Formats: sequence, C-alpha cells, structure tokens
Amino acid sequence: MKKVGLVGWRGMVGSVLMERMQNENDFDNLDVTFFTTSQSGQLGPDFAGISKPLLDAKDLSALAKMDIILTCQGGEYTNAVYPHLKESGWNGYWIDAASSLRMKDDSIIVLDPVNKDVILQGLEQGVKTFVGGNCTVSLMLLALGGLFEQDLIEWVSPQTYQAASGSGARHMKELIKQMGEVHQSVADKLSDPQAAILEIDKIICETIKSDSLSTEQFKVPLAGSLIPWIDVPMPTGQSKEEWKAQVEANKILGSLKQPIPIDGLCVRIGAMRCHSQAMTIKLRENISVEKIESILADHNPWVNVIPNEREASSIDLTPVNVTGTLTIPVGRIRKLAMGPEYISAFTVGDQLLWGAAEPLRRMLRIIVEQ
Ligand SMILES: NC(=O)C1=CN([C@@H]2O[C@H](COP(=O)(O)OP(=O)(O)OC[C@H]3O[C@@H](n4cnc5c(N)ncnc54)[C@H](OP(=O)(O)O)[C@@H]3O)[C@@H](O)[C@H]2O)C=CC1
Ligand SMILES: N[C@@H](CC(=O)OP(=O)(O)O)C(=O)O
Repeated sequence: MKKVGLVGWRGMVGSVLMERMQNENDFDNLDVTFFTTSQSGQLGPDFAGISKPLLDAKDLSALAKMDIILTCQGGEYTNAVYPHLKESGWNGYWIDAASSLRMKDDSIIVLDPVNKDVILQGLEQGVKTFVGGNCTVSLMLLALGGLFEQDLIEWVSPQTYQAASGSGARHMKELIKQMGEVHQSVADKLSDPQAAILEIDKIICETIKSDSLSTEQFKVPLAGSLIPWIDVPMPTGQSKEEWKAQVEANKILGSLKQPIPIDGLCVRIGAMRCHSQAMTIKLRENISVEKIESILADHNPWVNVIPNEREASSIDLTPVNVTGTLTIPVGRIRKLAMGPEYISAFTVGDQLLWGAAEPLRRMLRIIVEQ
C-alpha cells in the first residue's frame, strides 16, 4: 500500500476532501499518516481506521517517508516545505490545493475529466507535482468541456459571481453575521404590516454603510452588496483571480502554444460555497444551440444541460440547488445579438468540491492505481 501523508485535512477544503474520501472508500487502499502544523502529538482522526498521534507537518524526515503527500494547507505551507523536501532528495508525489506551484514548468494542473491525457502523459514522463486548479477555472472547464475538447471555442469572457467560501471559513461566517445584523436592524418593522418599505430600505442602507457592521474579514460589506475585485492587482489591470482564467485554463488544456483568450471580471457575491459564471463565448463556427447542448452534455457525467427556460433556470441553475453536490449545471445557452457564432451560457459549481477537493482526490486515485 502506498504511504500517503495528509496535510490540511481539518481545514475547510481538507474536511470536504476527507468526506469525499470516506464516501468513495479511498482510505481502504492507502496507508495514511495525518500531519498538522499546530497539533503535533494530539490524537488524529479515525477516517483511515485506528487514530494515531498527528505528526509535525514541518518535519522533513517524517514527510520524506511518504510516497505521496497531499496538502490542502495553503500556499504559505507549500512555499515553506516543498522546496526543502525536494532539495533533500525526496522524490515522491506532491498533490496540492494551493496555487503556489500551479504555473511551474514541472507541475501539472489536475482536472482529469478534462485533461486525463495530459496527466497520464506527465506521469509517464516522471512528473511528480500535481496541483488543483483555481476553482472558477476548473468549474468553467467542466461546464464547457465538450466545446473545448472539440476546439470549438475562439474565446470566452466569463463574468463571475463567487461565493464567500473562496475567501475561507472566517469570511463565510462574516457573511452570515452581516446578514444577521442587517435583518436585526429592521426586524421590528418587518413584523409590522404597516411599515413603509422606503423607511425599511433607508435603515438597511444605513446599517450596511455603518462602521458597526462586521467587516473584519472582507473589509467592506458583502451582505446586500457585492465586491467587484478578488485577490491582488496585476500590472495588466486584471485582478489575480481574473489573470488565472487564461493562464490556468490553457495549461490544463495543454494548449500553451496557441492560448485561447479567456478574460472577464471576477466578482464576490453573498453566496455561501457555489461559484457561478455568466459566459460570453465566441465559437469558431456557427453551430446550432441543440448541437452545442449535446456536445456539452456528452462530455462528462457531472455536467447537466439546463434548458433555456425560466422555471428550469430559476430552480436548477442556482447556488442553492448545487451546493454540496458534484453536479455542474450549465444553461442559458442561446445565440447572442452579436452574430451566430456568439453564444451565452451560465454555469454553477460547488467551489469546495469540483472547485477544490475532488480533482485532488481523483489525482490521488490515479497515482495509486497506476
Ligand atoms: N477555500 C477555497 O476556496 C480554496 C482553497 N484552496 C487552498 O486550500 C488552502 C486551505 O484553504 P481552507 O481549507 O479554506 O483553509 P482553512 O483555514 O479552513 O484551513 C487551513 C488550516 O488551518 C488550520 N486550522 C487552524 N484552526 C482551525 C480550525 N478551527 N478548524 C480547522 N482548521 C484549522 C488547519 O491546519 P493545522 O491542522 O495544521 O492547524 C487547517 O488545515 C488555501 O490556502 C488555498 O491555498 C484551494 C482552492 C479553493
Ligand atoms: N480565489 C478563489 C479561491 C481560491 O482559493 O483560489 P486559488 O486556489 O486560485 O488560490 C476565490 O476567492 O473564490
């Protein structure tokens, strides 16, 4: 059995991963060691059978005993440990949720329903570093996989609606707190049928703008508002989240020589853990909507084409419907006024499942089963 070291297993992404690994019986075929950066010596979890004491995730000699290390601990941890472990001569497989190593020449961004060929070729060539993609990128590629596979896309402009979970657990909690504070400010008026809506709206606006709203994490209000910027600025004027779309998607697709332009605005909204994206797509040729729908539906078992109808879109194509599932609905597919090669599409995905944990879980399986 392969020796697998798990780091970051109790964080938000890590917990979703542990749940998926248990559901898929992944632990049955692994000799797992749990590591921690803060609880070394404490009793670890029993996902893989009997609990054992947690090992120090910075202990290079303990890590070096592993055939595979899978980390959801974050980029700071990766930067602090990975180079030294490599320098020490460790030649095992490193599977990572953080972005630090994604664009390195010797790493592969993993999303096997889209790039299994790239992954298998990499394994054959001795690649040892496999990194999960940015959540919006992975979710877009799963939704549009069929069109990318058949090289039918000239360019895409995704406009995102990203959930609070993308910023971490504390941000999710702050969003709920803000919602509570906003509601609390007018709770008495809501129970009064005579209360005037403009008066309620005025109080809500004052509450959202006031210094007393909880904004320690986001720094600005998210409840009742949005934030049209995610991550640090790039010299191009893009936010880093926007920059990732083209570079990561093309690396995943293996189309680095002739990159497909992918660029749009990334926006944080008050959803909990599902990212949505409205996409304008320029196709290379005029294809019927029916054909596009069948190409998308045939690509992978998780994509679910939703008819461009009001009721189906309002129910099936929403964060609340997708949360906690691996389903990737894609809908609102129609021709745009700009011309027959221009189409719209809207997709939703759970950013902790396909957006983070699931590609890593599947990569671990691929390595173990090779
Ligand atoms: N959130 C996201 O959407 C995505 C995140 N990622 C990557 O994954 C990394 C981890 O993200 P995320 O899971 O959100 O981070 P978390 O903050 O939830 O967890 C990170 C680590 O914090 C430590 N920790 C300290 N206190 C607690 C606590 N009370 N409960 C749980 N863990 C605690 C744990 O490490 P220890 O046991 O060592 O103390 C844990 O592994 C990110 O930095 C990013 O690189 C990738 C894709 C998406
Ligand atoms: N930046 C993403 C989440 C994330 O962790 O992205 P990355 O894995 O590329 O750092 C968001 O805020 O929604």
